[in-house]
This record gives sequence, C-alpha cells and structure tokens, in this order.
Amino acid sequence: MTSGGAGADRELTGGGSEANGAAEAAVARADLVVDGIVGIGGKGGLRPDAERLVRAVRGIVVAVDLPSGVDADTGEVRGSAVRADATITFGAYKPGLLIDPARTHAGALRLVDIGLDAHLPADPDVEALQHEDVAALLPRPSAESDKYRRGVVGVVAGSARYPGAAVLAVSGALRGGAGAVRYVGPAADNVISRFPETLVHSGPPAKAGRVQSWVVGPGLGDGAAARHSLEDVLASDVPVLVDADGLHLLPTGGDLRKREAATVLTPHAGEAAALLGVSREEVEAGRLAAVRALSERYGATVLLKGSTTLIAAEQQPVRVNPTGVGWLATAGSGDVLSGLIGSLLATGLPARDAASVGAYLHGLAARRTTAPHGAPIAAYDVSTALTDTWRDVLA
Ligand SMILES: NC(=O)C1=CN([C@@H]2O[C@H](COP(=O)(O)OP(=O)(O)OC[C@H]3O[C@@H](n4cnc5c(N)ncnc54)[C@H](O)[C@@H]3O)[C@@H](O)[C@H]2O)[C@@H](O)CC1
Ligand SMILES: Nc1ncnc2c1ncn2[C@@H]1O[C@H](COP(=O)(O)OP(=O)(O)O)[C@@H](O)[C@H]1O
Repeated sequence: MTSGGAGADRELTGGGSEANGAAEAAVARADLVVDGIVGIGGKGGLRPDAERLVRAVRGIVVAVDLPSGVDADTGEVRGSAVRADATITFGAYKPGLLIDPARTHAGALRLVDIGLDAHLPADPDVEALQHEDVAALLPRPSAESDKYRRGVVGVVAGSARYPGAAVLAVSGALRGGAGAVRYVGPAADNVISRFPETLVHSGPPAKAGRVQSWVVGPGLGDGAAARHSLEDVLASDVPVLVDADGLHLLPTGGDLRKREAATVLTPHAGEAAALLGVSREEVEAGRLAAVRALSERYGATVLLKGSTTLIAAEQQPVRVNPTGVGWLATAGSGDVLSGLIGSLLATGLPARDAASVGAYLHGLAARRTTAPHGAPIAAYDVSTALTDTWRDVLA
C-alpha cells in the first residue's frame, strides 16, 4: 500500500498546473490516501486546487482528525469536502464528526487519546449520552409507587383524518415509564381497541383529570378544536411537549416563556423551518444553529429530529443523539417519540434529560428492530421494541 496525503499536499501548495497534474496522478494511483489537507480551522469547503486533487482519489481515504472541508464546530459543509472511509480523531470528538451533513463525510470514527485532556475546554459545546448515562437516568418504580405516583401522561392527539397518530403517540407513552396514559381527543375508540389500558376522555384537556405532563399535537389538525386544546394544555402547570400540528398552532415565543413548567418542542426540519421563517434546506444545512435559535426564541427545550437528532436547552451544551438510524424515517415514528418523551416527563425527568433519553431509546429500538443488516420497519414496531431496549440499556 502507498500513502498520498502529505506529499500530495506539498505539491499542491507548490503551485503550477504541472505540479498539480503530477499530484493528481499520484493520488489516483494510491490504494490508501491519508487526508490531512486542512484541520479544525478549515472554513468554507475545499479550495479549487484541493477539490481537484480529492476528486482524483480512487483508494480508501482515512482522514486525520476530521475530513477536510467540513466545519469542525458546527457540522456544516459549505462547499466540497473529503468523504472519508474512516476518520481517526484526537482528544475529543468534534461537533462536525457527530452532526450531519458533516458526519456522513467522516465514515467510521475512532477516537485516539494523545494526552490532550489538559488542553480541552471544560464545558463542551456538544455532548452525547452513552449507555451508562441513560441507564442512570431511567426512572424506576420504588416500593411506595402506585400508578399515579409513577406519573400520568396526557396525550392530546389524533383527528378524524389522522386517528393513527393518536394510537402511535399512546403506544410510545405506554412504554416510557409513566404509570398511566390519559388520551384526550376524537380517536378514543381507535386507541382503546388497540390499548385497553388507556384512560380516555372526550372533553377538553383541562377536564380530563390530573396529569404530570402533556403531549399535544400529533395528527391533531389545525381547526378551532385543535387550537383550544393546545391553549388548554399550555395553560397547565405541568411540562408540555408540543409536536407536529401543535407546532403550527404555537403562540409566539414570548407567550411560551410565561409558562412556569418546561415546554419541549419536537420539530422535524420542515416544522423547524416554519418556526424560524427560513427554508428547510437552511435548517438541514445548519442543524446546530437552528436548534439553538429555536431554543432561544421560545425559551424551550427543543429536539430537532432528522438524520442527526439534536436537543438544545438554553445555556447548556447541545446534546447529539448517537443512536438514530435512517430506517426511522417512516411515517408515524415521530408520534411514537413524542409519546415516549411525554411519558418520561411525567415520571419527573427534567425536560432536557427526558428528550435525550427518549431519542436515545427510540433510535436504539429502531436499530434493534432492523438488526443485524437493516430492514424496513413500521413506526409501531419501534414502540413494541422499547421494553427490550430499556432492558438492554440497564443490562
Ligand atoms: N398514522 C398517522 O395518523 C400519522 C399522522 N401524521 C400526522 O400527519 C400530519 C402531517 O405531518 P407531516 O410531518 O407529514 O407534515 P408536514 O406539513 O411537515 O409535511 C408535509 C410536507 O411534505 C410534502 N410531501 C407530502 N408528500 C410528499 C411526497 N410524496 N414527496 C415529497 N414531499 C411530500 C408536502 O408537500 C408538505 O410540504 C401531522 O399531524 C402528523 O402528526 C404523521 O405523524 C404520520 C403518521
Ligand atoms: N435520516 C434519518 N436518520 C435517522 N433518523 C431519522 C432520519 N429521518 C428521520 N428520522 C427520525 O424519524 C422520526 C420521524 O419523525 P417525524 O418527522 O415527526 O415523522 P412523523 O410525523 O411521520 O411521525 C424522528 O425521530 C426522526 O429523528
């Protein structure tokens, strides 16, 4: 095997089209190319000479610290960038190795300790929970528990058009640790026929009985009834998770800040774009900036869904969920997630932890279901895998 990284770079900076041509030919012959063109300070994508050289690569690419051309601090890719088969990184994972679109440029990741600890910032910008962190956060019933003390989650979801969203949100809520699930809305018959353990109510949420958290929005529609339900729930003094149609009906940021209990927003990129008044593409290109902006604007914990799920809460490091998998991109899986997080909120987990733990279990449940080689899954399959996933995390 030969390696073309450093030598090629020297020829590149040497200038001249002849030298560049020779460098391209050398790179094209290499079985293994070590990419060390730019490091963590690189901004704005590869410059044209470097881009031409990278385009000539035919062999396996191993990036040093991070693939050249990606933004180390944000995960943005504002131009062309190296696509590595593997990246060997030093000291700490950089946000750009964890957050898409940059993450997909890194290939397999390996962190190597080279004694940089003393030089690393004490407070990271971004963090990712691991199995043991999640295990420590999972709620457990105590000897004195009863179904109410374990927490009750209220689910306001579904409509004549989308009764399935109610069923899926309840399926997640039933497996998130709460002692009971109250469903409020027009899809009670659908919910009860699938989950007879659910407590149902057909009046307004405020009259449904006590809950320790609310989930509002999946499949709710956008009519007056939906708006009233959202207002009702946001006027409560318990944590509220707003998803899907609830996000379209959301009041301005200032109004949410008046709530004393936590508010959690769980938009996908399209919903986040509408809330921020930007394009979906802009959100997907700059996920970290988008999730931070939403959290600041609304004074809420925000979980931005998609290829990299991010969780932002004001003044705290953004959490990156490490368990997601593309097979989760299936209709209704977000409804399962909102029910699951709402249930964790009802058990008393703080909003940021409930959102991070929910996303972690949700991704892991999907992985478990698609294992070992990957296969299509339905949203309901994710909810049924949650109990075994919980067990796996505690094992
Ligand atoms: N089983 C159910 O009842 C489900 C109900 N759901 C509910 O459905 C409602 C709408 O949710 P969405 O997240 O889809 O709404 P969005 O309004 O975010 O997404 C719809 C967008 O997708 C575009 N689109 C639709 N079909 C497309 C296609 N084939 N190719 C490309 N673009 C396409 C539309 O033009 C629109 O811009 C929500 O209330 C949601 O909760 C979903 O959660 C899915 C499952
Ligand atoms: N490419 C992807 N990789 C990993 N997870 C994804 C990807 N696309 C979507 N997801 C996940 O799938 C779920 C989809 O939720 P959502 O967009 O609300 O769909 P729905 O409204 O149909 O339930 C979210 O948890 C999201 O993070």
